[in-house]
Amino acid sequence: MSSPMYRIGYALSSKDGQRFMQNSLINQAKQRGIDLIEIDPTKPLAQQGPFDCIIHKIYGSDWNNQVQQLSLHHPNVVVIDPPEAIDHLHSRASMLDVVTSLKIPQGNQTLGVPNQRVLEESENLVDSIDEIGFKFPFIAKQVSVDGSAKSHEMFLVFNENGLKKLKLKKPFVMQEFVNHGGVIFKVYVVGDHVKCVKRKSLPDISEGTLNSMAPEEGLLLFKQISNLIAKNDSSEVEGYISGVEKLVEAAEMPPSEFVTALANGLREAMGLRLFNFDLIRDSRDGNRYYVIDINYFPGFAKMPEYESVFVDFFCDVVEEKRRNVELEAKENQEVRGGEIEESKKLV
Ligand SMILES: Nc1ncnc2c1ncn2[C@@H]1O[C@H](COP(=O)(O)OP(=O)(O)OP(=O)(O)O)[C@@H](O)[C@H]1O
Ligand SMILES: O=P(O)(O)O[C@H]1[C@H](O)[C@H](O)[C@H](OP(=O)(O)O)[C@@H](OP(=O)(O)O)[C@@H]1O
Ligand SMILES: [Mg+2]
Ligand SMILES: [Mg+2]
Repeated sequence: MSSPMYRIGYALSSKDGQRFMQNSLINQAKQRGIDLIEIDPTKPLAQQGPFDCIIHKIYGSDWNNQVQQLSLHHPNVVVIDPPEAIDHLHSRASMLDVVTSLKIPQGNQTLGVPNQRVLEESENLVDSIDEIGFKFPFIAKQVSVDGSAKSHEMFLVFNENGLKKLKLKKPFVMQEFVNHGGVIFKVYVVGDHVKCVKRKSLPDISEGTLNSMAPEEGLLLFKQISNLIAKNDSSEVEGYISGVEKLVEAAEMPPSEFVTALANGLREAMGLRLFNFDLIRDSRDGNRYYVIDINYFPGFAKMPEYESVFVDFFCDVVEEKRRNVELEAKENQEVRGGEIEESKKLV
């Protein structure tokens, strides 16, 4: 007799669904008794299912409400992850707060986040730059993380001329640029599984570069450097980060105990099981690390062996659920047993 098929629903945008729901994943899951079932986020969630568990990455309060209603009426459906926990990552103003409050066992490594300030708009920034006390260069990132290409567009501001050219009307984060050797460490977290990979990043910016920069070069628009595909990204940015590949290849990975402790700390503190974070190493101090970005449900399909990682994760989730249901039944039985004993005494 074949083992029970567990039903795991997934609600993803068409872009994310095409990238993540590959046949390799669907087939490997089926072999382990897991049925991956597409949820249509445009239709009432309550009318779809039943599910043992759902995974999801849909932006917006309507979807969040539907998931919260599902949890209320079907507490046995495991929701990965609770919308209210995911929402913390939808604002760069608060995204990194969790890092500063982490207590992780550190060897020689120290951990921080870059100095940053949230600003409503970029008007008259030149006058207040001294008061803000930031030193150039810095990166201007829009506060809202909403899955749009626009939310990944950001500006490297090299000098006051660049600041004058910065025209941002919506709230943005001004984050100090930390020289980090042109490499970021992207750490994928899937439940208890942690996988660190190296990716291209912005090259270091020396004082000499800053001082010799022509005024018209004060501002650089870029996006998703770590995902840069040379053939279809701006030649200016490609030109700016050319040669970084060698740095990526040569870069030493951070200590795996440190990365794992940091990943576990973030998973517990955020109450999230599907995310990645960008870790950079200070060029001036090889033991000083910064978390600069945390993404909910990122491009997991790029992670090596993502199929087996996710199938193991799904099996862990349904096994955990099975154990909880068993435990609850046992507890209910004991309560009923106790009540029967009590009623006998009354006879
Ligand atoms: N404070 C910083 N110091 C140095 N480099 C930075 C800093 N912040 C961002 N960067 C560079 O800019 C890139 C994009 O920044 P960030 O990761 O915040 O943007 P994102 O659009 O959220 O990226 P992702 O595709 O990872 O979601 C980083 O990968 C890194 O190369
Ligand atoms: O919903 P968004 O656009 O935020 O999701 C992005 C995510 O922010 C990261 O940019 C992912 O890249 P990695 O961190 O390198 O995995 C993107 O993955 P992709 O493979 O789809 O480009 C997410 O879309
Ligand atoms: Mg990033
Ligand atoms: Mg991001």
